[in-house]
Amino acid sequence: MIATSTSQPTASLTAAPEAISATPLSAGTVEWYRTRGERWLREHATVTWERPSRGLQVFGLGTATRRVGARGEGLREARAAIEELLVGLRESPAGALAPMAFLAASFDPGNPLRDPAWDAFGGWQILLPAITIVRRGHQWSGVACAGDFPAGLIDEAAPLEEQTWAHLGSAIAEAVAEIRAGRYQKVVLAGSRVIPVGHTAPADIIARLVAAFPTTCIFSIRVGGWTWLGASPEPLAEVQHGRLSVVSLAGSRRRGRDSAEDAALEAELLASEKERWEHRLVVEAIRQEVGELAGGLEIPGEPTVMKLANIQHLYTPIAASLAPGASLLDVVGRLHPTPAVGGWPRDAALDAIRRLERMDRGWYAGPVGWVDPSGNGEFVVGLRTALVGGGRARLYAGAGIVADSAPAAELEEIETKFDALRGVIHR
Ligand SMILES: C=C(O[C@H]1C=CC=C(C(=O)O)[C@@H]1O)C(=O)O
Repeated sequence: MIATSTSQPTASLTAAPEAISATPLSAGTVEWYRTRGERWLREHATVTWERPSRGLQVFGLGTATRRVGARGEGLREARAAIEELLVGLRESPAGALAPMAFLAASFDPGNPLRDPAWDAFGGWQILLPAITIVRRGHQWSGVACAGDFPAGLIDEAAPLEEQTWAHLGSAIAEAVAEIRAGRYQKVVLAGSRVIPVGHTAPADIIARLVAAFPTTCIFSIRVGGWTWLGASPEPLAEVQHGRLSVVSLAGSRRRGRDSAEDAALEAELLASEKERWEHRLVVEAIRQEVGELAGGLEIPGEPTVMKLANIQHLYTPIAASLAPGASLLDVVGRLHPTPAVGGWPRDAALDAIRRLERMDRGWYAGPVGWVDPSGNGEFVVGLRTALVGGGRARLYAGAGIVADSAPAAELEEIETKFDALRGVIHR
């Protein structure tokens, strides 16, 4: 059961930031960090961000600035704080690594339920590492940031409680009835499970996620003795030199036990009207929200299939040119939560999640990513994640519910999604 938090919520900090200087690291210093090795870097990092299929690894060490938002705050407040931070962050000299400011925020700051397990993380955080080491292919570079920006107070989180999800099947059935009665069209309902992690360190879980899910974005954020980590298959928005990429990912089948069964499941996924509808709602929401911030939207007419080790999803990549004056954070602010994690229409779906799910998602399904002072950056949806601490991990996963959903099949799909983390923790 969810307990009410007894510890003081961490307050948003309001002091004006000082300018932060970013200094490229010398080749010798970068080499020193490189030779520590991946395991050491993951173990010592406060934040990691890895895209194995792009040959990208980012290790943020130490903290130049960390701002923590109160529970009950979310992306809106985090945006204001990161924009303020970026103003004070001078751009790096041409060719040098730009400092990357990381941001993660809760899924739904309006949900009155408060799970104490998320207290240490707050409603949102912004993190500028003291030292950032980046590998792109064979090239390593680094940047150091020093500033005088007050750090947030971080409470220790409460131990992870078992959460009951026995009600999830009936919640799904209720959602189906509400959808059939015309109250909304889609809602994503999620559950969580706590499993022991034994002596497996977060750095080892990250390494296993990198090996098992190389096409995803593997990230981690450490707060005290707690690590939130995951392997998200779902990019939320990315901007590189004014070019915007967004993805619709919704509609799922497990992977087959052999190639014939896998192909049959893929064909079933592509042919399913129910899965296509679940997916189309996400594409249409993106068209609507992003259309005002970007021009020349390129949206393929048909979804393809993204295959991960344990599951396959309907997938539509969308590209556009960011309108002058619009930013990545504008796009993230408009898109979150997409119907892939919330539902449609958005407000009715959020209301249904609060009523039926009866869980504090914390940062699960929230936006997580980074921006640099020139406006480049990327955000993913905080999916296939776990909160790890005190020898246990709480895993989160959900499924899109539409009029034709069968509760048993949706519960099975959620179990398959838990397998992403469960599989690498208990191998
Ligand atoms: C909500 C989750 O997945 C979303 C992303 C892909 C497919 C989904 C689905 O088919 O329901 C979900 O929309 C989760 O992983 O917890």
